[in-house]
Amino acid sequence: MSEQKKSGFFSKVADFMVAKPEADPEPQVLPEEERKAPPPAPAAEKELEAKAPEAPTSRPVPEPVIEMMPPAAVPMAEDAPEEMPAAAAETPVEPPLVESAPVPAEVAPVAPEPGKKLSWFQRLRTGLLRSSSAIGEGITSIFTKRKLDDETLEELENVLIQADLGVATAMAITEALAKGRYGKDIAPEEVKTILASEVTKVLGPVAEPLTIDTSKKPFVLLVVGVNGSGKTTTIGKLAAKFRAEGKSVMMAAGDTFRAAAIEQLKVWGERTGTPVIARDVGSDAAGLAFDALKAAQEQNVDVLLVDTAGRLQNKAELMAELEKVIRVIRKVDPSAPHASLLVLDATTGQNALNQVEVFGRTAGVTGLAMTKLDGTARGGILVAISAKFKLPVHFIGVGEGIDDLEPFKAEDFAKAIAGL
Ligand SMILES: Nc1nc2c(ncn2[C@@H]2O[C@H](COP(=O)(O)OP(=O)(O)OP(=O)(O)O)[C@@H](O)[C@H]2O)c(=O)[nH]1
Repeated sequence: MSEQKKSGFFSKVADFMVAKPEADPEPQVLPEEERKAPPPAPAAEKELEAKAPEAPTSRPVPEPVIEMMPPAAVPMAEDAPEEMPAAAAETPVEPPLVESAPVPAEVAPVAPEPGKKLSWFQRLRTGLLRSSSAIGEGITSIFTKRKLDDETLEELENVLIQADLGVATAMAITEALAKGRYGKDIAPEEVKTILASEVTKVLGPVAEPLTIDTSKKPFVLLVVGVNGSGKTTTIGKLAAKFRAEGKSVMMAAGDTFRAAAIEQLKVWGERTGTPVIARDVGSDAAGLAFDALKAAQEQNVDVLLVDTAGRLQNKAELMAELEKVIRVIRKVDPSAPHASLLVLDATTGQNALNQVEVFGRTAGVTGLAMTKLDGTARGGILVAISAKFKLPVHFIGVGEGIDDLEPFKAEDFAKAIAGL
C-alpha cells in the first residue's frame, strides 16, 4: 500500500478513534516493570507506616459487620468447568440463583437444547459473533471473487478498525496477509484463518492464569473498574472458583457507596459459603479494607477479595480514594495488594483503553478480566488493549451465573473474533 494511501486512510479512520474526555489526565505509558507492581506509597504515607498501626481514618470507626457463612460446600453450577477438581465436583449441587444472560435470538448461532445451557465457548461466540460476523461478513464480501490488492486490504483494515482491533493491529494483520499473496485471489476462509492466527500472536503472550502466591496469607486481590463493569459479580465467581480449589476465602464489601452493592456481595457470600466483611453504606472504604485484612489475617484466610466502588477513571477524587485504599491496606501488609484485577466491560469499546491506562497508574493493575463477552459486539477491544499494554488477561466473563468466568484462552478468543 502506498504511503499516500496510508495517510489518506489514517485520516479516514481517525473518526473511529474515540477522543478522550477533556478531564482525563495526560496519558502516561508506564514501563512494564512498574505496571507489574501496585504503585509505591508516597513518602508521606511511608512516614505513617513507620508509626504503630492506627485506625486508617480520623472518624470514629464503627465495628465491621462480619457475616460469617457456615463452611458450607460451594454451590456448583450444573455445568461446572471441566478443570474443576474432582473433590469439588462431588460437592452437593445447588442450582445457581442467577441464570446466564438471555441470548438475543437474532445473534444466537447455536440453539441450546431445551433446559440446557450453552457452553462457555458457545456463549463467547454468541456474543463475539455479533462483531465477528461483521468481520466475517466483511471478509466474505470483500474477498469473494476479488484479488488481494490495495483496495481490498484497505477495506479489510476498515472492517477490523470498526471492530475495535485498533489501527496498529489492523495494519499488522493486513500486512501479514499481503505477504506472498499480494495480487492473488484469496478465499474468505483463508483470510479468516490468517486473521485468527495474527490475533493469536497478539493475545497468546498475555493469556496468563491468575496465580495465587500461597506464601502470602492472605493473598489480597483488589478488584477495580468503572461502574457496572462487573466487579462484584466477578468477585463472586472468583470466590466460588477458589473455594472449589480448596482455598479459604473472605470478601470485603469495599463498595461502601451503594447499599445494593453491599447486599449484592452478601448474596454472593451466601451462594459461595464465603464470609463477607461489610459496614454500613457511606462508611470509609479504606477503613473497611483495613478491617477486612486484619480479620483475614487473624482467621488465616488464603485469599481476601476486596471489592471497590465503581468509579469513572476521569474523576480525580474517586481515583485518589482508590489510592488511599491501597495505602491503608499496606499499613497491615506492606506487600499487599498482591494482585490488582481491572474488570473491563467489553461493551464499552474504545473507552476501555483509557480505563486500562488510568487504573493502571492509580491501582497498579496487574491483570485484566473482561466481562459481558456473551452479549457484545465489542470483544475486539481486548486485542487493541493487549497490543498496547501487554497486561496479563486472566479471565473472561460469559454470563451472570456462578460458573460464567473462564480462564482466558487466546486461540479460542481469536477464532471467535475471526468468525471461525
Ligand atoms: N451478561 C453478562 N452480565 C454480566 C457479566 N458480568 C457481570 N454482569 C452483569 O453486569 C451487571 C453489573 O455487574 P456488577 O458486578 O454489579 O458490576 P460492578 O462493577 O460491581 O458495579 P458497581 O458496583 O456499580 O461499580 C450485573 O447485572 C451483572 O449481573 C457477564 O460476564 N455477562
